[in-house]
Amino acid sequence: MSKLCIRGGKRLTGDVVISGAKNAAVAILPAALLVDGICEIENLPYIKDVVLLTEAMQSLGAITSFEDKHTVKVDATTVYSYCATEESIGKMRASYYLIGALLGRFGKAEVAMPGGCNFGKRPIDQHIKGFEALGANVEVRGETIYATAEKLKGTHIYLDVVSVGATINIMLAAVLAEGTTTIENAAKEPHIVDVANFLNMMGANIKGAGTDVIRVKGVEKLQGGKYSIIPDQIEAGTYMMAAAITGGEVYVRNIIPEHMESVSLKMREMGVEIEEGDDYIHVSAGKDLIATNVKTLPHPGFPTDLQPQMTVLLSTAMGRSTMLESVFENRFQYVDQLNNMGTNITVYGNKAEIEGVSQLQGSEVTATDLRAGAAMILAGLKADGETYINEIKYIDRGYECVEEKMRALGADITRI
Ligand SMILES: CC(=O)N[C@H]1[C@@H](OP(=O)(O)OP(=O)(O)OC[C@H]2O[C@@H](n3ccc(=O)[nH]c3=O)[C@H](O)[C@@H]2O)O[C@H](CO)[C@@H](O)[C@@H]1O
Ligand SMILES: C=C(OP(=O)(O)O)C(=O)O
Repeated sequence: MSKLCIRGGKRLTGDVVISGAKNAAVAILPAALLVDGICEIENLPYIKDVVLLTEAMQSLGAITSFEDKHTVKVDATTVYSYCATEESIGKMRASYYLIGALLGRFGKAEVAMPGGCNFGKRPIDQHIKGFEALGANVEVRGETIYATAEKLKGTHIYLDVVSVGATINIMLAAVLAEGTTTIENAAKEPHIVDVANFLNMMGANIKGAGTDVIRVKGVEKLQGGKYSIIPDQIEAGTYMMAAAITGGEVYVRNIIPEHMESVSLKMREMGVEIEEGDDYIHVSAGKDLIATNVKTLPHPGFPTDLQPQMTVLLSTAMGRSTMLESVFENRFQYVDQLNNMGTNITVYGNKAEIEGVSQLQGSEVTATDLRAGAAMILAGLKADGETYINEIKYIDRGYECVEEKMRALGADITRI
């Protein structure tokens, strides 16, 4: 079993190039199953979730050929199966997009219940509500979701919770449906817009993505084309915080600075200098960090996927900070591991109170999920001595070449 070994205390400096967005890639790949032609998808992040998903698409009959590790051609004309029930696909969250895509394409889908990071209950009732409103019959038996529809018909859907997955899944099922589908209280994350742009490029008619009302006018068919995925907002935020926690100075490149607005504002409040360019952010942190309060929210609020990393950063700011997790019911499972490294975090339900400490100590910790693993890397970079992180399979789900990128900035980090 591999682990990461970090010898802390190095100040990060230099440039880091951000990969394509995980949460856009894992939706755009299944979306390509709706296309009667070949899609060339560029700026794909080379991460475990993408590898798993392309394997699942191959087993459905799609031909996926990698031009290089960031560019794939997906030929979905050869897809013959609507069953994706393997255990491996059920381990990832984004497997739920296979339901919307296969239902849209064949009027039928059998897909393993989605897994993903464990933050307590992660229901898919809003996805099911959307498919049913479009005319599908959906049943969950054991660990499999079965969806069938004679014909999908456009409709009006109000989401009871703002859900990234349900918004995208309903868009996928609606693009080839008859008539217009309106999704109200839709999620507004940059990856929602990216998936809509991808589908529109292939001939769909989606308006309003990025606002809370999305209208999808069904079209008869989609054709192939070329598309480049947006940069990963969460990977970018992680490196911004890595620079700050080490008192470093880093150019975070190949990003869309507007996507980082909530993160940049909070880091500025903490006394970090943030300068934005067209496609980069320069982070400079030399002074003591200032405590502040953060609440996670759907976009454009502070992203929950940066909550653990921000909690570590706040742990090194003088004074008392709070972190309120308002998206997931249980996303503080990593805190005991961090407290073993010297942080002083107390969790009350979905709120963490963070007393700043002046130093962290290296320790052996275990990643409890993807972003918790990233938070442990940040803690290790700051800590005195050696930190060993176990269960790095979670980190590999969503960070491309994390140790190479960190090493290029001067971190002492190795995979052993
Ligand atoms: C693959 C992917 O893109 N994962 C992201 C996606 O997850 P995911 O799509 O699972 O997250 P959602 O936006 O759907 O979840 C938001 C909240 O709504 C609840 N909910 C969701 C659906 C539903 O049918 N019923 C329901 O109650 C969830 O339990 C959660 O409390 O968005 C999250 C919020 O930005 C991110 O943390 C994940 O990285
Ligand atoms: C929660 C995450 O991923 P997933 O929804 O795929 O588990 C994440 O990317 O932080």
